[in-house]
Amino acid sequence: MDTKIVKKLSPNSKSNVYVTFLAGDGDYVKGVVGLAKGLRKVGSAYPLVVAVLDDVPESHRRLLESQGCIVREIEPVHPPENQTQFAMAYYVINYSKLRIWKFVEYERMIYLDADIQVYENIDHLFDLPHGYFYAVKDCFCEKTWSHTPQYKIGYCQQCPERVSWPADKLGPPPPLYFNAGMFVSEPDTAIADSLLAALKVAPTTPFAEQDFLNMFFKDIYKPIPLVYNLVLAMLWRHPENVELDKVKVVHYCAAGSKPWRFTGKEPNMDREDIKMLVSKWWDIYNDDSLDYKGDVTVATEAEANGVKPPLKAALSKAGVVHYIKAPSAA
Ligand SMILES: O=c1ccn([C@@H]2O[C@H](COP(=O)(O)OP(=O)(O)O)[C@@H](O)[C@H]2O)c(=O)[nH]1
Ligand SMILES: OC[C@H]1O[C@H](O[C@@H]2[C@@H](O)[C@H](O)[C@@H](O)[C@H](O)[C@@H]2O)[C@H](O)[C@@H](O)[C@H]1O
Ligand SMILES: [Mn+2]
Repeated sequence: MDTKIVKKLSPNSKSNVYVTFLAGDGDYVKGVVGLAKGLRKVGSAYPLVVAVLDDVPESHRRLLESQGCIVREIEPVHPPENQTQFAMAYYVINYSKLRIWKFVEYERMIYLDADIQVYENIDHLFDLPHGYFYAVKDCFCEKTWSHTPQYKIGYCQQCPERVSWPADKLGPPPPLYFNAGMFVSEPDTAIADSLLAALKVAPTTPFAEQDFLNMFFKDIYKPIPLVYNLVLAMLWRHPENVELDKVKVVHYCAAGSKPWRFTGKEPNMDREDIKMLVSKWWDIYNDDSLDYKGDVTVATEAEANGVKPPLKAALSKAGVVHYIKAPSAA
C-alpha cells in the first residue's frame, strides 16, 4: 500500500479541523456518520470533531467514535428570552453552534452541518488568507424567507438584476448574507466570548444563529463559490448559477431533502437531480469500505518512507506527519 503524506506538523503548530454539530437522540447522527465517511472518501487530511449537546446518547457517541470522529460535549447556548417564530422551531438549538469558537487548540475550522456531504476534497480552503469569515451566499427565494422584505418584492442576492432593490423606498439593499451550514473560520477565545456577549443583546430572528452570525461577521464576511455549499433550492430557484458536476459540497437543507428521511413526497423532491444527490449520499453512507479502520496513523516522515515507527510518544518531539494509507496507484 502506498502512503500519501498529506500534512507535516511541526511540534508546536496547531492542526486544522472539520467541525459539525449534533443535538438530540434522533436521526441526525446518520448525517454525521455519512459526513465522516464522505470526508474519508475524499482523503481529507484533518479530523472531524462533533460538538454534541448533553442529550446525545452514549450509543450515538460511541458510534461516531467508531467512525473516527472526535466527540466533544458542549454546553447549549440559548438565545435571550424571545417571542420569535423561528423558521423551524428546532432552530433554537442551533445557537449552540457558537461554542465551536472555543476549540482554540485548532488553527482553523471548516464547519459543516450534519445534513451536508463533501464529494470532493476541500482541504485547500484551510489555506485561504486569515482574518476573514468564508461562506457561500444563501438564497432568499424559498417560502422560509416569506417574512423578509426581499422575499416580498422578489429580490435575491443570487440574481440582483432580476428585481433591483428599491433603495429609494427601502434604503440600502441587505448586506451579502451567507448560509451558515458551511463556513471557514478561526477558533479564538476573544471571538467566542464576544459572540456570547453580543447574543445577549441581539434581537432573535427567524433564522436564529444564521442571522446572528451574519450580523456578527458582516465586516469580514467573504463569499466563496457555491460549489462549496450547494443549498439545494438553488437547483430550482437559480439553475443558471449551478454547474452540478462542479459542485464539491451538497447541503441537504431543502424541506424533505434529508437523505436519511427521504420520502420524495415534498415539493421538488421528485426531481431527477434531487433523487440522484440523495442516492449519492446513501452510496457513501452504505459503503462499508469507508468505515473507519484506525487508518489514520501518526508517523514521522521516516515512517512514511518505510522506517519502523518509534513509540508514539517520541513522535511528538520528532515532528509529526499525518498520513492516510492511500490505495496503491497500480
Ligand atoms: O435535531 C437536530 C436538528 C439539527 N441538528 C444540527 O443542527 C444543524 C442545522 O439544522 P438543519 O441542518 O436541519 O437546518 P437547515 O440547514 O436544514 O436549515 C444540523 O445540520 C445538525 O448539525 C441536530 O444535530 N439535531
Ligand atoms: O438555524 C438556522 C439555519 O439556517 C440555515 O438553514 C436554512 C437557511 O439556509 C435558509 O436560507 C434556507 O432557505 C433554508 O432552506 C435552510 O434550511 C442553515 O443551513 C442551518 O445550518 C441553520 O443555521
Ligand atoms: Mn443544514
